[in-house]
Amino acid sequence: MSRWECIVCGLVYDEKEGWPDDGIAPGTKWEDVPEDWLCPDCGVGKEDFELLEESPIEDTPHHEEPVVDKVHAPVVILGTGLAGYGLAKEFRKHDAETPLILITSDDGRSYSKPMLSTGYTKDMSTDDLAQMDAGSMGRMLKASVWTMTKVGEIDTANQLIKVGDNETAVHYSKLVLALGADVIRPPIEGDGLDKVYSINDLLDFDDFRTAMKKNDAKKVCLIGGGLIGCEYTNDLINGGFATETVDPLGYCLPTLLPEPAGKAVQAALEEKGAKFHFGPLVTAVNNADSGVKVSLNNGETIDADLVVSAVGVRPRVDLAQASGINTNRGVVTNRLLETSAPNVYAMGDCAEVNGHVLVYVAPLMAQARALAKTLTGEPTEVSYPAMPVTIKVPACPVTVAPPAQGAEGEWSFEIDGNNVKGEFRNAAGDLLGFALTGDATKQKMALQKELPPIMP
Ligand SMILES: Cc1cc2nc3c(=O)[nH]c(=O)nc-3n(C[C@H](O)[C@H](O)[C@H](O)COP(=O)(O)OP(=O)(O)OC[C@H]3O[C@@H](n4cnc5c(N)ncnc54)[C@H](O)[C@@H]3O)c2cc1C
Repeated sequence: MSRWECIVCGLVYDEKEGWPDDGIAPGTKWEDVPEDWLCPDCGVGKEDFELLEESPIEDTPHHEEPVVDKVHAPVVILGTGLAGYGLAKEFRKHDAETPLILITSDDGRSYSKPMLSTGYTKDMSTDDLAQMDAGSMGRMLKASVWTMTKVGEIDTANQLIKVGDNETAVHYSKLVLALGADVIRPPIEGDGLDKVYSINDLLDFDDFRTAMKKNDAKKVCLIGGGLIGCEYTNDLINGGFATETVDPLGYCLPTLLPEPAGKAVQAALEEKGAKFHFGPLVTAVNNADSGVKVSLNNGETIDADLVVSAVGVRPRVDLAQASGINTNRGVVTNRLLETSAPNVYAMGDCAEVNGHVLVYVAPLMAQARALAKTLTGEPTEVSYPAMPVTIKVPACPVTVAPPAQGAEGEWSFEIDGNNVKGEFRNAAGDLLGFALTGDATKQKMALQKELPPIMP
């Protein structure tokens, strides 16, 4: 099976999927697609499609010749997540020519990270989730994408980075750190730690899915009942697995939701069969005759086949720190996304922008649009409107716009079963945040209009 790409708009025809909307059945070979078929997106004919080689996923580093001419040095983006690729797409809208290099320590496939926690619900494999490989992304972006390549050092004075073995040096005119966030690993003991998975990227997802099959897993213990933990709990239940979720706080999504809303999510998931242990910490994971035994600090144990750890993420700041760039909770930037080093910028999950660390998609897209302009000669500060977060718990949909830290006000609630409308208002009656579950999520648009921007 091969894939063909429209050279005008980038739409991909995949023989495996066909184009059922136009009556072309899955499995239809390209040569059997009617000659008068037109690109559904831009209307060009078959002759404007090119064979897209399915370049194999690279498992060895590949480097190109170092660029040594600093005057004509490329723009370099570190990271090919939604932030790195998102910025590259925006950049190309303003500048089609400047050489662009993207460097990533993974295989460079483009994918939507939020979809990782919907894999069972939507019956999607790793390959289904991967939208394009690094080669196709490079062609689309007119960029060079270096995969499986770790950047070890940034020499900010000479504007160069050292990659891989630290012997390849690349000059940059502008450098963007879009390095994402690392999962936090809770301190857990035991001989079963190789059965504890964190699913924070496509490769993690693939490892986890492989382990689920290999272990013929029926039951998963989740550490963490926050956004990621609850999404995976619901997804595993939808996949037909049993779950037990442990969180030291008192209810679902405790750091994002006020109690009545969190309890509604908990009740809805319990109705679907999820089990929760609120209060204790996981202290050990040990191998058992079959699967693992998970020990809690209240003396209880949980039997499971595998464990998913979902206790949160921390911006990746190591590279910036080691290179003398200011870091705090994230890589510190101003609203132009400039770091403390000249011509070095940061965005996405790794960045702390004007004091805000927001590890969500909407902020990074706002950053990508602003930074693309800045990099192409129109300095543009990033602004954040109100950006409610939708949490993918189909058992009880959730939309939340948490009030800013330290905001003064009070929550009030309308509760009807698992449908909760929570509003956080100040003494003057201004809406500063909201939490909606179940049917109440339909009121998101109306409430969002009332919210103040996060960063005007
Ligand atoms: C399961 C899950 C569900 C989510 N759901 C939602 C949701 O519903 N809504 C929402 O808004 N957000 C959601 N998020 C958060 C959202 O997905 C992230 O905010 C976003 O994807 C971060 O993108 P990023 O590009 O900053 O980081 P990443 O996607 O992590 O990309 C980081 C890149 O940097 C590279 N890299 C790291 N270190 C190096 C190095 N030293 N050298 C070279 N390259 C390096 C990595 O290989 C990678 O390419 C979810 C996250 C998860 C895990």
